[in-house]
Amino acid sequence: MSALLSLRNVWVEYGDRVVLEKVDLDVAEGSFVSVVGPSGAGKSTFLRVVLGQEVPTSGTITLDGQPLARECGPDRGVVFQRYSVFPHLTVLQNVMFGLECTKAPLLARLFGDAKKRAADEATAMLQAVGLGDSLNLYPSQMSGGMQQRLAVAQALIMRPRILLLDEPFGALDPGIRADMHVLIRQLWRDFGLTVIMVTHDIKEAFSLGTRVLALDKRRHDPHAPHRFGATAVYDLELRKDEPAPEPEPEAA
Ligand SMILES: Nc1ncnc2c1ncn2[C@@H]1O[C@H](COP(=O)(O)OP(=O)(O)OP(=O)(O)O)[C@@H](O)[C@H]1O
Repeated sequence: MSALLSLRNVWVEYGDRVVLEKVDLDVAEGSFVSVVGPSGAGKSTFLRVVLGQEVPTSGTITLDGQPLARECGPDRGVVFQRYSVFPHLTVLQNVMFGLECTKAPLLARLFGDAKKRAADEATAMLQAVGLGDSLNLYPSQMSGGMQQRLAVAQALIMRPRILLLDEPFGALDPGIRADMHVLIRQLWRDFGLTVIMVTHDIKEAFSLGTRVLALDKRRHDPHAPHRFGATAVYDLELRKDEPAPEPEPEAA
C-alpha cells in the first residue's frame, strides 16, 4: 500500500541549532502512529512541520503523493493539549464555523438550506463525540474533557486526511482521559482515520497506537548539544488491524 504521508530527509534547524535531522517516514492510511520521546526532542516541531505551520529547512513532505501545501488546509486536522475552541461561540456554532468558512469563505456564514445542512452535519458529529445534549452550551460551561471532545469534533467535521493530536489528553484527569481513549479509538475505527499523536504517556502510546515512533538524538556532542537533531530511533509496528483493548483500570 502506498503511504498517505511521506517525509524524506527532513531537517529542521533554527540557526545553528538542529532540532530534527534526516527524518524519513512513511505513514500508511488508516494507521494510528504514537510519537514519543524525551522532552525537547522535537515531537511538537515534527507535528508543526506536518501541519504546515513550519517549513522544514530541507527535505520533502508529501500527502497523498502531493507536496504538502504551505498553509494548513482542511486535509489536516489538529487537536492541541490546551483547548482551541472559540469561547464566544456555542458548541454547535464552534463546529459549524469550519464548515461555514469552507463553504462561504468571504462571509463565513451560511443561510437557508445550506445552513440547515451544516447544522445537521455538525449535530451528527457532536453526537459522535458524545456532545449531542450540549449543543447550546458555551465552552466556559463545560468540563475540560467536554472541551476536548468539542475540539475533536471541530477537527473531524472538516474530514481531514490526517488527524494530528499534540498531547490531547495531557491536561485531563485520569478518569476523563480513559473516556477520551475509548472515544478516540472508536472515532478512529468508525471514521477510518489516520492519526499521528504526540504523547508523553508510554502506556497511552502503546494502548492506542498501531505503531509507536520514538524521536531522539542518535548522536550527541556534549560540547555542542545543539549540533545534532532528533530522528526516529525506534519504529515499532504493533498491529495491522486495530489497537489492543483498553487495559482494565489498576486497583487502588
Ligand atoms: N522557533 C524556535 N526557535 C528556536 N528553537 C526552537 C523553536 N521551536 C522549538 N525550538 C527548540 O526545538 C527543540 C524541540 O522543541 P519541541 O517543542 O518540538 O520538543 P518536544 O519534544 O515537543 O518537547 P516537549 O516534550 O517538552 O513538549 C527545543 O529545544 C526547543 O527549544
